Amino acid sequence: MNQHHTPSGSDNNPDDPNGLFAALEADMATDQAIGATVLDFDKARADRRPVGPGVDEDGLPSVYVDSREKSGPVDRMATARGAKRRPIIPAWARSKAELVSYARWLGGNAAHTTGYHAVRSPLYAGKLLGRAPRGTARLVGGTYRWVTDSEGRPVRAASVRREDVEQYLILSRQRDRRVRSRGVILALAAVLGVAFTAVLLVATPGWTTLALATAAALALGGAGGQADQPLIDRAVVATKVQRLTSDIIVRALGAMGIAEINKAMAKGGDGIKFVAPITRDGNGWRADIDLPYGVTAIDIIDKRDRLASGLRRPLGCVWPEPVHDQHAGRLMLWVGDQDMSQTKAPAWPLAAAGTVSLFKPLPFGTDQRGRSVSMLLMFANVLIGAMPRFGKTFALRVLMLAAALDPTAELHVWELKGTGDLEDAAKVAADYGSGADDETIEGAVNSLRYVHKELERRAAVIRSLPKERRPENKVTPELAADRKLGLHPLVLIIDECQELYSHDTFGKEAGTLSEAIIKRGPAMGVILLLATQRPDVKSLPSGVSANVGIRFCLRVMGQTENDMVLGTSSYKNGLRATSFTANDKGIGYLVGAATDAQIVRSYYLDGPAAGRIMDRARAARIAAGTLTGVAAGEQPERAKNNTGILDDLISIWPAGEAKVWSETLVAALAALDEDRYGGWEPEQLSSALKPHGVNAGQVGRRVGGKFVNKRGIEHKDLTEAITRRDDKRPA
Ligand SMILES: Nc1ncnc2c1ncn2[C@@H]1O[C@H](COP(=O)(O)OP(=O)(O)OP(=O)(O)O)[C@@H](O)[C@H]1O
Repeated sequence: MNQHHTPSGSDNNPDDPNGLFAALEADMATDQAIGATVLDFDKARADRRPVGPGVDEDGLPSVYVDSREKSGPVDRMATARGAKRRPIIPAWARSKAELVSYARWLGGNAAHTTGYHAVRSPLYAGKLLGRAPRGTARLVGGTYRWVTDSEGRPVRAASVRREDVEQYLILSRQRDRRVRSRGVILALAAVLGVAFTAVLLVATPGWTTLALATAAALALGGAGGQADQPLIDRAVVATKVQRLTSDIIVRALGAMGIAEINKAMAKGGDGIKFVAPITRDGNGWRADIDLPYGVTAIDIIDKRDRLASGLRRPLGCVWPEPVHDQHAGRLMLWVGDQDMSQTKAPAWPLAAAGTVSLFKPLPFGTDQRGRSVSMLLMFANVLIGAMPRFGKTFALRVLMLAAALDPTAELHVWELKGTGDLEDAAKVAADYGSGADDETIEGAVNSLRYVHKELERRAAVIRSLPKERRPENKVTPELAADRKLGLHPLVLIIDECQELYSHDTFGKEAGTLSEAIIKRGPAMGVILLLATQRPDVKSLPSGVSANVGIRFCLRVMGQTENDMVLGTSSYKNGLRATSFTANDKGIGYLVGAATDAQIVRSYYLDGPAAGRIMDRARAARIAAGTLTGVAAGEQPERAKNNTGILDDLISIWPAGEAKVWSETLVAALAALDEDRYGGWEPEQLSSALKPHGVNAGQVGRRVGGKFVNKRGIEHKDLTEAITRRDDKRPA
C-alpha cells in the first residue's frame, strides 16, 4: 500500500529547513510504524512497462473515447442516403379528403358571410339614413371651413398677438386671395349643381332620381359615421388562437418543474433546441424539440397537464409524442387550434355508399389533426378496452359495420351486456346474440367452438391446395373469393367479453379457444374483435391480451388496465390512456394499426346511422348470395355442430351404470373432445351442469374392499334434463 503524507502544519516552517526535514523524517518513521511502505520512485519507474504507440504512461492501451470525426458515420454516402426528405407538398395538401374539407369550409364561410349581411342590409340602410343629417352637417361645415380658409386662422391670430404687422399683412392678403377664388369655385359648383338637379328632375324617370337621391343620402350617412360605432358587424367571429412560437414552448417547458430543463435554461446552460422550424400541421402547430440531456419525451408526456397550462391551451389541444425512430429526448409537440373532443368529426367515408374488402385498410377514425386513420383487419385481431361509457361499443360498431360491408365476410356477433347496442348485426350476421344470461354466453362459447373447428378445416383446405396457390400458406383475396373452399373472412365479434371470460362454467374454455383463435386465426382469415370494460387478469386471459395485434384503449383509470389493453410497458413508454379526460369520449390510443401508436377518435355512428348502413350491407349480401345463418332465417352453424354437454355426457356414459364419479366422467369427456374438455376438474362439470338442473351428489363405491365416497352424477338426472330440454325446443 502506498501512502503519502503531508507534513503537519505545526512543523511546517519554511524559514527552518532543518525543522521541516526533521518533521518529514518523524512522519516517515510513523508510516513504517503503522505498517505502510514508502514508495521507492526509482524502483517503481523501472518496473513500468515501456511507453509505446497505443500505450499510455502506465503501460495500459490508450483509447480515444471521443471520435476525431467531426460528425456522424464516416460513410458519407450512407449518411446522405439515410437523410430524411421533407415532403415537397405538405401532408394536408396531399390528402384529398383534407383538401376537400378545407375547400368546403372556405365556401361555407363565404356563403355564411354573404347571407348574414344580406339579411341585415335593410338595417344597414336605415342606420345610414339615420346618420345622413350628421353627414350633411359635416359636409356643410367642411365646405364653409374650406371657403373661409379657416385653417389659417390660428396663424393670423398669432401674428396679431405678436403685433407683427408685416406678417399679418402677408397672411391676410393670402387669405383674401384664397377666399375669393374658392368662393368663385363654390358659386360655379352651386350653379352647375342646381342646373344638373333641374335637368335630372325634368329629363329622367322618377326612379333614377330616387336612386340617385338615395345614393346621395347613403353617402351622406356614410360621412356621418362614428369611429366607435361601426355600421356592419362581423358575420364570423374567429376564435383567435395564439401562434405557437419557440418562446411560448420554452416558457411552458421551463414552468414544468423538471430540474434538468431548468438547468439547461439557466445562464450558461445549453437551452432547448428546436430541430425544425415550427410549422402549421393540419389544424394546429407542430414543433420538433430536442430536450435537454437526460430529459425524455415521456417525462413531458407524464406532465401533459402542466405543459398545457404553460402553453395556456386546453388540455385536449396539447399532444406531446415521443419520436420512436429518434433518441428518447426527441419530442414532437402538436398543439391543435381546438380541443380534440370539441372539433366536429367528419362523417365516416363509408356511411353513404360503397362496399369494402377486408383485405384492404378500412377507415376507423381520425387523429388529432383530423386525418383519417385506417385499420387493416385481415390477418389481425383487435382488442378494445375502456372504462364504461367512453366509447368502446361505438368503436367496435365502426369495425363491425366495416366488416359487414364486405359481402364475403361471415359475421358472428355477441353483445354480452344485453342492451342491444349491436342489434343491427342481426340483419347480416350468420349468428347473433345479445344478453348477459347463461344461455347467451353459451351461445357465444358455441360460436368460439365453431370458429375453432373452422381453424382445423381451413388449415386442411390450405394444406391441400397446390403450392402456387398458397405462396405464404395463408388466405389470399383470391382464395377467399373462391366460395367452394370456404376460406372467406370469418369475423367473430364479442362486446363486453369480460362476461364470457369470467364466467364460472365457460370462462376457462372460452379463454383457451380464444387464445388458439388469436394465435392461429389470422393466417386463415379468421378475425376476432373483442371489447371489454374490465381489462384485468380475471376477465381477460393473459394468453388473449398478450397475442392481440391491434389494440385500442380509450380512457382507463390506471396503469394496470392501460398495460393490459395496450401491452406490457406501454404506460412506461408514454402511451397513457389514463391521461384522457371525461370529455374525451371515443378518443383512445391505437396501437398496432401503424408503425407508431396513434391517438384516434373513432368515427361517430349512432344507432340509426348504423341501421341504415346495415340495410345496405344486407342488400349487398343478398345481391352476392352470401346471406347465411340467422340473418337468412336459418339455424346458425354452431347449433348444427354443437351437441352440448348433456349429449356429450350421454355419449360417454359407462354402460349400465346408474351413478358415476365426476372424475371418471371428465376424463372420458376429455378423451371425447380434448379441445373442449381437456383439463376439466370435477367442479367444472358440476357448474356446467347446474344451469341444466343436474346437481352432483355423493356417490359411494367399493374400491379394493374399501368404501370410497366421491362427487358424482346420476344417470336418471341426466336423462331427465335432456327430456326437459327437448320439450322446450321448438319442433
Ligand atoms: N367517436 C365518438 N365521438 C363522440 N362521442 C362518442 C364517440 N364514441 C362514443 N361517444 C359517446 O360516448 C358514449 C358512450 O359510448 P359507448 O356506448 O360506446 O360506451 P361504452 O364504453 O360501450 O359503454 P358501456 O361500457 O356502458 O358499454 C356514447 O353515448 C357517445 O355519445
